[in-house]
Amino acid sequence: MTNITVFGAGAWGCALALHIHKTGANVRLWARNPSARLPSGAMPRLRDHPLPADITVSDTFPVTTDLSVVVIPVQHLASVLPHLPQAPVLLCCKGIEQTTLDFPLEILARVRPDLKGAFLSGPNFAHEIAAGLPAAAVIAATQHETAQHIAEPISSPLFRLYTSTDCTGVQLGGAAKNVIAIAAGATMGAGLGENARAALITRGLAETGRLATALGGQPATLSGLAGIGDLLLTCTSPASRNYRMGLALGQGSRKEEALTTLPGVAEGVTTASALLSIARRHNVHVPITETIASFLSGSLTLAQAQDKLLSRPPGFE
Ligand SMILES: NC(=O)c1ccc[n+]([C@@H]2O[C@H](COP(=O)([O-])OP(=O)(O)OC[C@H]3O[C@@H](n4cnc5c(N)ncnc54)[C@H](O)[C@@H]3O)[C@@H](O)[C@H]2O)c1
Ligand SMILES: O=P(O)(O)OC[C@H](O)CO
Repeated sequence: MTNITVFGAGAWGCALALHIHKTGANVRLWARNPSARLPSGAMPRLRDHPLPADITVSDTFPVTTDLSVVVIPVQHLASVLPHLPQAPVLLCCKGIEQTTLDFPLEILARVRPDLKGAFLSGPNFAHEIAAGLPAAAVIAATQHETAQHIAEPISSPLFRLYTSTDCTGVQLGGAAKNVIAIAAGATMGAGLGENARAALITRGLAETGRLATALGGQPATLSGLAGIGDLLLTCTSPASRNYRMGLALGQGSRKEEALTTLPGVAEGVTTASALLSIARRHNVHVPITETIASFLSGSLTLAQAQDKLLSRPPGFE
C-alpha cells in the first residue's frame, strides 16, 4: 500500500486527505496543532465529512513516506519544507511568497533542492472534494514522468488529474485567479453587475496570459483547468474565500474586518502586490492586478479603483 503524508490540516489538507484515503492509500495527516484543525466556523460543509479513524493525525514529522502532499499557505511553506522526509512532493498551495516573489516550486527548489516536486491546481473547492463530488485538476512538473508518477496514486474517476510540464503557467494561473476573484467579488459587492464581472474576468485572463508569456509559460495553459477553469469557479462563487473577501470590501468593509470573518486563508490578499512586482520586473501591464494591489494597500479607495479601471481607453482586443 502507498504511504502518503498530507502536511497541513486546513480545509484543503483535510479534503485531500479524505480523497487520497478513498483511493486506498495509507494516509497520515501532519497538523501544526492536531486538536485545533478546522477551527469553529471554518468550512462548515467540510465538518460533515469527519476523517476516518485510520487517518493518523499528528504534529510529529514522519521519517519516511512515499509522497508528501503539502497544503500549507504559501507565506508559511518555507518553514515546513525543511522537515519533509525524502520523497517526492506535491505542492497544493496557490500564491507567491511576498518576500522573495517565488512561486511554490521555486520555494521548494530553494529550500529542498534534494526533493522532486510537482504542483497541483485547478477548480477545486475543498468541501466538494471532501463530499466525493466529481472534479478535475492539473499536476505540473518540469519532467512529465514526475507529474505522472505523482498523479497516479491519487487520481480517481471522481478526481481526474491531468498533467502538464508548464509549471510557470499552472502556478501563475493558480496565483492570479485569487487576485482576480477579489476584484470580481468587489465588483459584485459594489453593485456593478454581472456584465462588469464577466468583463473583468475576461480582461483578467488577458493580463495573466501576457504575464505567462513574459515569464516563459504557455498562454494556452490559461485556457485549461488552472486558468479559465479556476477563474470561473473562484470569481463566481461565495464559497471562495477570495471572492468573499472582495465582496465584503465592495460592500464597504475594511480589509482587517473582512479578513477576520473569512473561514481560512485568502491567498489573493498577499499575492496581489507580489504579482504586481513580478509584472513590473518584466514590464508587463497588469491594470487589474495593479488596481487591486493599490486598493488592498489602502492607496486607492473603492471609488478610485473603479474609476481607474473604467477610465482606461479600450484598446484592440
Ligand atoms: N480550501 C480550498 O478549497 C482550496 C482549494 C485548492 C487550493 N487551496 C489552497 O490550499 C492552501 C491552503 O488552503 P486551506 O483552504 O487549507 O487554508 P486554511 O486556512 O483552511 O488552512 C491553512 C492551514 O495551514 C496551517 N498553517 C498556517 N500557518 C502555518 C505554519 N506556519 N506552519 C504550519 N502550518 C500552518 C493552519 O494551521 C491550517 O491548518 C492555500 O494556498 C489555498 O489557496 C485551497
Ligand atoms: O476559497 P478560495 O478563494 O481560496 O478558492 C479555493 C480554490 O482555490 C478554488 O479552486
